[in-house]
Amino acid sequence: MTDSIAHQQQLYVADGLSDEEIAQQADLYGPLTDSVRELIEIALLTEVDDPEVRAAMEHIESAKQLLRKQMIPGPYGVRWGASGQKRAWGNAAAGLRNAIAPPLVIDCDPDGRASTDFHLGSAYEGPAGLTHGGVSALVLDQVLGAAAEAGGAPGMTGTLTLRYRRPTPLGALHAEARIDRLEGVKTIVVGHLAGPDGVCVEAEGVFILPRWVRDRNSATVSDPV
Ligand SMILES: CCCCC/C=C\C/C=C\C/C=C\C/C=C\CCCC(=O)SCCNC(=O)CCNC(=O)[C@H](O)C(C)(C)COP(=O)(O)OP(=O)(O)OC[C@H]1O[C@@H](n2cnc3c(N)ncnc32)[C@H](O)[C@@H]1OP(=O)(O)O
Repeated sequence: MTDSIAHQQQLYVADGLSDEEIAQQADLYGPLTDSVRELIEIALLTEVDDPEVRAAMEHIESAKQLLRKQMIPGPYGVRWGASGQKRAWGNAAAGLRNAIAPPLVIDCDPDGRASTDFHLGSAYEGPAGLTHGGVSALVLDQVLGAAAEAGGAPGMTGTLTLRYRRPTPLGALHAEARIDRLEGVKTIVVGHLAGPDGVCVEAEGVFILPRWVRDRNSATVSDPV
């Protein structure tokens, strides 16, 4: 096994937290993340002058010092609590603790569907006033991956194919995906990202459970008890 695979495995952790403990953490760190997300937008758009900018930077520096006192070594990884509740709180698209994430709150259906209504502010701009194409890819990767997982056929993204049909505005958006078919170890998922005027980006993704997970799963099934 390579070091890289061993490192990935260590970041999938069953930490046994109760649902109550998870809710407490979400109540504590969720608003912190929201506040930092707001700060990103304000820092991008503010037009205050030198003294206010310097004063604000001092406040931010104090906040950084407070928060830095106790930290996980990072990255956050993916964790499961005692009831099986999954926390991918560091996820760049949907992580509850990641201020870079829009964040996406994705509704999943066990028949292999996923959808989300979300909002992209000024921090996600690419072309003037429009969503950055890489951000659209981020969103679609996540929503297509969630559909694969919801349908019981999860995987890492092997290939993601996008067609940008019309410019994607900033603001209120919708994305959805469904499993199209299974081909051996590959899950093929299709979906799109839409704005108020209709579909902006179409996507097809091939999701593959990595070989190390497949090997582990088949070993578990065939191991003598
Ligand atoms: C407690 C443990 C839990 C473990 C969970 C593990 C994984 C996570 C699983 C699910 C995640 C759930 C939700 C995800 C949510 C959001 C989505 C975000 C997704 C991402 O942000 S993810 C980051 C970007 N992603 C990568 O960083 C991938 C890097 N890459 C690799 O990790 C490998 O490359 C991999 C795994 C892709 C394949 O590796 P492998 O060794 O399993 O592949 P192998 O050779 O066995 O091929 C088997 C069959 O796939 C075909 N095939 C191979 N590669 C292909 C490709 N690229 N495209 C199309 N088809 C491909 C072959 O042609 C063959 O096809 P055929 O069977 O028809 O011959």
